[in-house]
Parts: sequence; C-alpha cells; structure tokens
Amino acid sequence: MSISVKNLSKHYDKQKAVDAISFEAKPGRILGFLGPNGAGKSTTMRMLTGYLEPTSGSAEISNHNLLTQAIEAKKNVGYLPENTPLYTDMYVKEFLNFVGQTYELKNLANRVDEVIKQVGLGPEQHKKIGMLSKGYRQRVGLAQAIIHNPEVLILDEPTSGLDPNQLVDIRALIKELGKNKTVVISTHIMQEVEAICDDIIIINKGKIVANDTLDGIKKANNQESLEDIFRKLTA
Ligand SMILES: Nc1ncnc2c1ncn2[C@@H]1O[C@H](COP(=O)(O)OP(=O)(O)OP(=O)(O)O)[C@@H](O)[C@H]1O
Repeated sequence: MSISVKNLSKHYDKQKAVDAISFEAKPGRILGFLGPNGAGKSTTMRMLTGYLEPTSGSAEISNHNLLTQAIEAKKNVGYLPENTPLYTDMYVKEFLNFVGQTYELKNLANRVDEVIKQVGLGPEQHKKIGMLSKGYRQRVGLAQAIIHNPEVLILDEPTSGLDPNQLVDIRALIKELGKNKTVVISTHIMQEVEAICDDIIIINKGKIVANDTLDGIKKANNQESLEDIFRKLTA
C-alpha cells in the first residue's frame, strides 16, 4: 500500500482539526480528498508529508512509518502545498537544481531537464520564478514535487486560481502522473473530481464521512450529483 493511515489525529488545544482518520491509497489511482473549508484537508496532507507531527495515530508512505522511518518515508513522497512557497528570486533551473541537491540526486542536470520537459516548462525555463504566470508557477511546484520520482504525490488545491486553459493542462498533467503514482489531490471543484479522480474521501470536521470509488459513491447515493452528495454529507 502506498499510503496507510491509522487513527491519525491532530489537535490544536481543544480543537480536533483531524480526528482519528484511517484510510489507504493504492498506486495508479488518483484519490480526491474533499471537504468544506476548515475540514482538515491541509492538516492531513501536512502530516502525510512529514511537515506536521500528529497528536496521535500513524501514517505510512510506501511501508515506511513517517515518524520512525521519516527519511525513507519522505523520499517516497512529493508535495505541492496549497500556496506554493516558491523562491521567486531564483531561476527555474536554479531552483530545481537546489531541490534536487537536497535529495542528493545523481545525474541532476539530466533529471532537471527531464522534469522541465515532463511538466511543460520548456519555454519558460530560463526565467525567474517571480516572472512566471500562476499556471507556470504551478508547473514549477509540480516539477519540484516529482523531481525525486516519488511513489506518492500529495497535491493541495493544485488548480486553484488558474485560468481555464491552464486548468485543463494541469489536470491532464496530474492525470498522466497518476498513471504510475499514488496521487492525493484536494480540491473544491467537483467537476475536477469527476474529470480526474478514481477514488474519493470526504472529510468533515476532522472525520471521514465517505470513502469510496467515484462510481461507488454515486451508486450509493442514487446517482445524485457530486455537489449534492457533498452538501448532504457535510451540511
Ligand atoms: N496552526 C494552527 N493552529 C490552530 N488551528 C489550526 C492551525 N492550522 C489549522 N488549524 C485549524 O484546523 C482546522 C482544519 O484546517 P485545515 O487547514 O486543515 O482545513 P482545510 O480542510 O484544508 O480547509 P481549506 O479548504 O479552507 O483549505 C481549521 O479549523 C483551522 O482553523
């Protein structure tokens, strides 16, 4: 199993931001992680990438425990945070080289060229990150997330704020990456879920209220629209 989460919780004082959730995710599938604002999506994603320590419970990435085998676990996960904090003063290639060095990658120059091609950054690769449009910045964010070829990709609202053209391109890219990785993507756009996700988890107030395939959740709810199902489960 690429991701295995058991009774994972994060409490901020008395608030249970994430409340004993358990789930698994498999390779070659894209898991949509849905929930209203403040449901606990980003908090869960931060715990899955080792950025945030859980209050209790455990999470494994590629069979490595994130607490006790943190280095191995982190090698197997790539992360695109919600508001991608990129180094705007760095050039695209400079930044990707910098990230690659932190993973001590071999043949780094080749790998940087490879990911630039893979995410469609070719025409913009000689620019400073600060000069790029939001869509191209997201491509840099995706490039840094996949540079070490991780088995698991965690993408926190990767298409928010993109124009319709970039949106379609980035979705296609995520779909392509999902063919041989385990991708977890959070989004508020139900159309996006329909377009790219195989499986769905809906989280509400820190608890999982649905965990099914896209087809399964629709069948279980008399083929209602995903918007209606979402509202019913999270109202
Ligand atoms: N550092 C923190 N300190 C205190 N409370 C926090 C902290 N980070 C998150 N929270 C709270 O935990 C809850 C879950 O937040 P989280 O950011 O995980 O939600 P989310 O589902 O990602 O929301 P959104 O869709 O708005 O991004 C929220 O009530 C939030 O206010």
